[in-house]
Amino acid sequence: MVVTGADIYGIALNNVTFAYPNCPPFIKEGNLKLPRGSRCLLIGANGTGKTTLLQLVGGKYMVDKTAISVIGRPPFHDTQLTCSGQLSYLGTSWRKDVAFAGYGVPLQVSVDDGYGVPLQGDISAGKMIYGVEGVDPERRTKLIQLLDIDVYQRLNTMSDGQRRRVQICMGLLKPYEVLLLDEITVDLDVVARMRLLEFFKQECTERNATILYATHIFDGLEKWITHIAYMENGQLLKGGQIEGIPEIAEGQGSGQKLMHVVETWLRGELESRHKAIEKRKAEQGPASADATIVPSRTPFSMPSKHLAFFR
Ligand SMILES: Nc1ncnc2c1ncn2[C@@H]1O[C@H](COP(=O)(O)OP(=O)(O)OP(=O)(O)O)[C@@H](O)[C@H]1O
Repeated sequence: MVVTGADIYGIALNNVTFAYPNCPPFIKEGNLKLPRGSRCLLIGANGTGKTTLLQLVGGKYMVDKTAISVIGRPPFHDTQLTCSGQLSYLGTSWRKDVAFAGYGVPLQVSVDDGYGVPLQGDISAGKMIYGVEGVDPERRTKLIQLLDIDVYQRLNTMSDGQRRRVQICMGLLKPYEVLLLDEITVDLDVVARMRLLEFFKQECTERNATILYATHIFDGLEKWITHIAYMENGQLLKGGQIEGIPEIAEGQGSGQKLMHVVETWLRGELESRHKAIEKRKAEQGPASADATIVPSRTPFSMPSKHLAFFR
């Protein structure tokens, strides 16, 4: 069959299986098809694999060439996808987001790798943003205004939310075709969040961009999403187009429906997880049985000048 541009999905997962080094397979038989222009909410309990899945789609880890396709191309093998900005990943880790797209950004700036300090170099927001080459000036101005960024302010004087706005701006400068979002709106105030969601919606309807968005905050998303994907323990268990999920579709517009449905799914998972723990307890005995006793260390073992904080 000849595959034409129109047949290519924004994101397609085809039986994706993935294991972290020295661990058993975690992502199992992941299947998902998101047509271009769709906005998919990726949900699931903490630790269920949302970030892992987004990173796989973002090309961070190697999987079989045919397992994941982003606009018809394998994200790990086709590095042009990210270098060109066609695939953009915005998560809590700065290093990947900024270095990722091959942006000409001064990387002597301290960037967060998910474990270190967040972006906070002595450099202005404008220098970072205008340092990115090959950007449409109109798009850049629009984003700076949308995110209300003071381009003269230095990053090391910014609040978390202000720095987050700069990060988001950087990630959106190039007109991506697929955008992966991992909880990026947590630090934003409600107005900034709503404006951003509206911008994303426009990008999908006008440019046919595809968005996969992992979040625990559902506020304002009821009418925003076109698809939903629910993960449980590394597996994509439920989801699809919203119209095909009556319990959500019927309530679209009523505000709380999405939240209620997701809560029901999560509670169901919680119950089965508790049962599994009880089963393991019965088989292996209480967890305390093989606990290693660690000598206690209190905060008060620190130098006395810091003790004042604890009094
Ligand atoms: N580098 C790694 N090596 C081994 N296991 C990992 C690694 N990174 C994550 N994990 C494990 O993979 C599982 C899924 O983590 P992940 O961050 O994808 O979950 P999540 O659904 O995004 O969680 P949350 O909602 O809390 O952000 C967790 O059990 C985590 O401990």
